[in-house]
Amino acid sequence: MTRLSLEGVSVAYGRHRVIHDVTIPTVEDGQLLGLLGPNASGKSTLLRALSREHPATGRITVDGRAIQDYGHADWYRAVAAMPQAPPSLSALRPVELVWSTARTLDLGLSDRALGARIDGLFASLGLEALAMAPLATLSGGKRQLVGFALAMVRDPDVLLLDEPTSALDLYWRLSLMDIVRDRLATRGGVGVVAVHDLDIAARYCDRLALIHRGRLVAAGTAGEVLTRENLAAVYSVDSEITTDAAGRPDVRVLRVAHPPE
Ligand SMILES: Nc1ncnc2c1ncn2[C@@H]1O[C@H](COP(=O)(O)OP(=O)(O)OP(=O)(O)O)[C@@H](O)[C@H]1O
Repeated sequence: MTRLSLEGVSVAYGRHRVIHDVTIPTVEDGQLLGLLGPNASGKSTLLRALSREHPATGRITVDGRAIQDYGHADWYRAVAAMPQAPPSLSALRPVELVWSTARTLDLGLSDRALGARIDGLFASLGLEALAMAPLATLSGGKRQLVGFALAMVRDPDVLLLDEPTSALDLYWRLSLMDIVRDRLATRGGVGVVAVHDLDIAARYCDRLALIHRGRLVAAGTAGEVLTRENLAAVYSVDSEITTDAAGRPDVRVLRVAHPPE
């Protein structure tokens, strides 16, 4: 059982503080937390703090243990992050990149087990035919799927995804989120995903945290966070919110009120 909690977290780049004292209710095993907020609100920065890529103050714990107390090997076995940028153009082929990443991290798998895991991932992401194509020849969306495979191959307890569907078509956007949800439901662990798409957020995330200028505006269920007032305050839009058949909020933006400050 994995749990993730953040209490009083602040993050700065040099002297410029961009995350201010953020506390988010504990993300319980099997749950996916969505980070929402305008451009430059601090979603990627918070994910970098969660992945230990950038230092933070306050307290971030995985299973009750402060993240800085994890040893290097334990940490990289427990947590995998998919950054916003897809793997950069390289002479490697997708399958080589995923193999070499997995081997570098020493996941404790035999070649056979690792091969089966990679084959399964590539099949679920529709990448089999591209597995041996030079990465540089792949489309942006396909490279984003390879980036997702790089995080998933580690089978982490904590999966951190920074706008994982931004380059994907409708089919793969939903399929990738289905894979994340299914995995959390069957294997357990927790996920945190930065998203701009409110429909994806409402449909797939168990909890949402809305961030504006580095501060938490609201955290809770989609119904609690996606309110007309919150969307007006954060995104400067007038919206109409109804509830769909599954009880989730359905946001229809009526107009942009004024440019976000
Ligand atoms: N490496 C860095 N050095 C200095 N400032 C940074 C760095 N990375 C991000 N920032 C600043 O931190 C703030 C938050 O940026 P961040 O990328 O976390 O926002 P975001 O919510 O992920 O945005 P977007 O939705 O546009 O991806 C911005 O003001 C940004 O300019």
